[in-house]
Amino acid sequence: MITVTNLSVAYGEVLAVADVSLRVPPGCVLAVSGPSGAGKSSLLWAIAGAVRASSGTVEVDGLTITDRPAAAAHGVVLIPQGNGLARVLTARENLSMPLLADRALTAVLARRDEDDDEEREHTLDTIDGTIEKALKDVGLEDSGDHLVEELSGGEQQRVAVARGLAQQGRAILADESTSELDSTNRERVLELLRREADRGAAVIIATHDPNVAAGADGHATMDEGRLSWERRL
Ligand SMILES: Nc1ncnc2c1ncn2[C@@H]1O[C@H](COP(=O)(O)OP(=O)(O)OP(=O)(O)O)[C@@H](O)[C@H]1O
Repeated sequence: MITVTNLSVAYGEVLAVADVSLRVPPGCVLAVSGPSGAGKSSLLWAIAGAVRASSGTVEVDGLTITDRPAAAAHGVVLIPQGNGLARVLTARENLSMPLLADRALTAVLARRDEDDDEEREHTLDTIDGTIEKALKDVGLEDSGDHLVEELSGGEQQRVAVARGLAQQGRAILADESTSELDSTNRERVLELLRREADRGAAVIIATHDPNVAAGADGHATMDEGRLSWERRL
């Protein structure tokens, strides 16, 4: 469950998110639309712990979100606008980074220097399998070894979605993740985000696309930081 309570986000004088409250239960998809600069990305970033709230709170399944590392470790996945991929790494390497970071953090928290060889092999095999499946899900199973900068804009967007899927989060925040896709791939990505919800994740999609909003369980719009409901969850 994503619970946002009276959240405001300010950048100096600019109030990007103004006293927003919402709840997204597990299994549900919320679409947030609104004009450019309305505050959609800032809302998602605050839920992901990537920008600090100036007031109000964000909670995801019992954890109050205060910073990005803790949110990421708790399974709050952000698929950022503009993809956020490392261009000089391959698609596969981009998918592996958050999974390896999560594994390393888990080991540190457990105060474990290293797994034994067998356990390490098993974990790495599991990560490899997860990555291959996510690439296949977005139709890029043959592009894993391509540098991101060699891929088209739409392919890069699908790599970013695959990276989000591979993390199997409890909250998925997809920021304009279909904006560069043709209709077939847009449908494919929407189905995958729906599958994440069916698995038990709470999903929020920021979008300019009315078709995406229509397919969500609930639809809110933002304007000058304020949120209003077109269709409640
Ligand atoms: N890092 C920042 N520093 C200063 N102002 C910012 C920053 N990020 C966003 N803003 C401002 O906050 C407001 C909300 O921006 P935000 O990116 O959240 O809107 P948006 O609805 O996602 O827009 P778009 O649809 O164009 O992506 C805008 O006025 C923007 O200029």
